[in-house]
Amino acid sequence: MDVLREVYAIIQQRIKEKPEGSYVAKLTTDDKKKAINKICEKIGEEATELILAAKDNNKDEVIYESADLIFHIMVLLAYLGIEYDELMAEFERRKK
Ligand SMILES: N=c1c2ncn([C@@H]3O[C@H](COP(=O)(O)OP(=O)(O)OP(=O)(O)O)[C@@H](O)[C@H]3O)c2ncn1[C@@H]1O[C@H](COP(=O)(O)O)[C@@H](O)[C@H]1O
Repeated sequence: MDVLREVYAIIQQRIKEKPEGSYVAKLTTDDKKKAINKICEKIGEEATELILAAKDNNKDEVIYESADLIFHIMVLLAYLGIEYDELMAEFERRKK
C-alpha cells in the first residue's frame, strides 16, 4: 500500500472540493499568492521544527516533524497542479 500516494489523492480532492473543516481547504482557499504564502510558511515552520528535533536527537519527534514537513510539501505540489507521479518520476530519474 502506497500511503503517500493515497494521502496525495486526498489532498488533491480537498483542494478541489474544499469541504468544511478540511485543513487542506483552509490552507488553499485564498487567492493563489496568499495560499502559496500560507503553505510555504508552514513548510518553513515544519522544517525548523524538524531541524530542532534532529539537533535534540529526538527520534520520535524527528519522525513526527518529518511527516508534517512532507505533508505540507505535498500540499504545495498538489496546489501547483503537480501530479504525484511527476515527483516519483524525478526520483526514478535520479536512481543509480
Ligand atoms: N497528513 C496530514 C497532516 N499532517 C499534518 N497535518 C496538519 O498540519 C498542521 C500542522 O501544523 P502545526 O504543527 O503548526 O500544528 P497547529 O498549530 O495545529 O497548526 P496551525 O493551526 O498553526 O495551522 C496540523 O493542523 C495538522 O493537523 C495534517 N492534516 C492532514 N493530513 C492528511 O491530509 C488529509 C486531508 O486532511 P483535511 O484537509 O483536514 O481533510 C487527511 O486525510 C490526512 O491524511
